[in-house]
Amino acid sequence: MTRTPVNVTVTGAAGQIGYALLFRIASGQLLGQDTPVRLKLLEITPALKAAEGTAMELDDCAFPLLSGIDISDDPNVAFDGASVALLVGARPRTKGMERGDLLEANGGIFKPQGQAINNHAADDIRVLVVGNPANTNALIAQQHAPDVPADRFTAMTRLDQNRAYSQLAAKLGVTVSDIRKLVIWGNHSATQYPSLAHAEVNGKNAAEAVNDQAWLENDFIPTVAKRGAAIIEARGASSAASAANAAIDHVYDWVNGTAEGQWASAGVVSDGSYGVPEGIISSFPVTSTGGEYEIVQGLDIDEFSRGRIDASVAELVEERDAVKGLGLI
Ligand SMILES: NC(=O)C1=CN([C@@H]2O[C@H](COP(=O)(O)OP(=O)(O)OC[C@H]3O[C@@H](n4cnc5c(N)ncnc54)[C@H](O)[C@@H]3O)[C@@H](O)[C@H]2O)C=CC1
Ligand SMILES: O=C([O-])CC(=O)C(=O)O
Repeated sequence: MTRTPVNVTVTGAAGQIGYALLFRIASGQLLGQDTPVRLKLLEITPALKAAEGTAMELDDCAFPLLSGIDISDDPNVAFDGASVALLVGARPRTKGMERGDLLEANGGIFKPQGQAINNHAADDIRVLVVGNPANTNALIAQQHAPDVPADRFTAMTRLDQNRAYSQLAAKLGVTVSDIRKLVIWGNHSATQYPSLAHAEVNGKNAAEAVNDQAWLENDFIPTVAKRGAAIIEARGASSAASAANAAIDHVYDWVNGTAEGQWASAGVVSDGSYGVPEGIISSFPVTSTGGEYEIVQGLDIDEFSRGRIDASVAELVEERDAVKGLGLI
């Protein structure tokens, strides 16, 4: 192994997703088994000690691919030389907080992080925003990084996609590896649209294989869209290991390419495809080759899908207008 280590920045490193994510990155699952990594952890000052504890455990794993760990509470330091940035740390909604308050609090996090990425990250920086509201936080960061190509900023809807795979496999009594091209459109929120329209199960159209519109509308879509809340209800804490797993899937596919015949789902900057307003960060079916996610083009959108996509995109437009109104972009 002769390659120079790749700098990977993780924000919110002392949180629960951070704890599920860092060990997998250090073991080589993010970038591949021939790529050494240097971890750069960003936390708020009061959580630095906890981040140091996690770093001690990372040391104790003696991962051959882990070339070092830096910890900082300064975004300018944490993003310095970063080629991959996983923006996990965010301000959760607390009691009595309005949507506008949440967007404003997160603007205070993602604006300076976007600026720090702009000024200090490596030229090949790729950013995945996990922290909620993920699509709009990604938009805020992207808008404050004018020197970075816009398509390097993405938001995570891969967990939603993985949840959809699992639900469809259970319904049809197949395994997830029998399924392809099952994707999420729109926002990482309850308005998201998990679509069977182009999905295939053992080579056949998934919607036809299911042949049950009532299940699709009343069961599948709400189960996938509200899975985050169901996990919180069951576990008393939001999804962490599955979120970390999806972040690994998202970046691995981005860097190494999606498998032949497979589509991923990712929140990417819209180029106006499928009537999604340009500049919005919305989930689309994507493929990756040569380290770039591209929106799958030329799909027929049926009437039901059109309505669902439009509704979720309308929510994204509202969020964009709200952060614009707050002077965050
Ligand atoms: N996109 C998706 O599919 C999913 C997104 N999420 C979101 O991911 C985020 C993180 O979740 P958890 O790890 O469970 O939360 P957590 O509360 O356990 O950890 C968040 C960490 O972020 C840190 N943090 C806060 N502000 C920061 C800043 N300015 N810079 C660096 N670090 C900062 C906190 O100190 C804390 O350690 C939440 O916003 C959650 O809603 C969670 C699951 C799925
Ligand atoms: O719902 C939440 O708070 C966490 C989340 O985004 C998810 O699990 O999809």
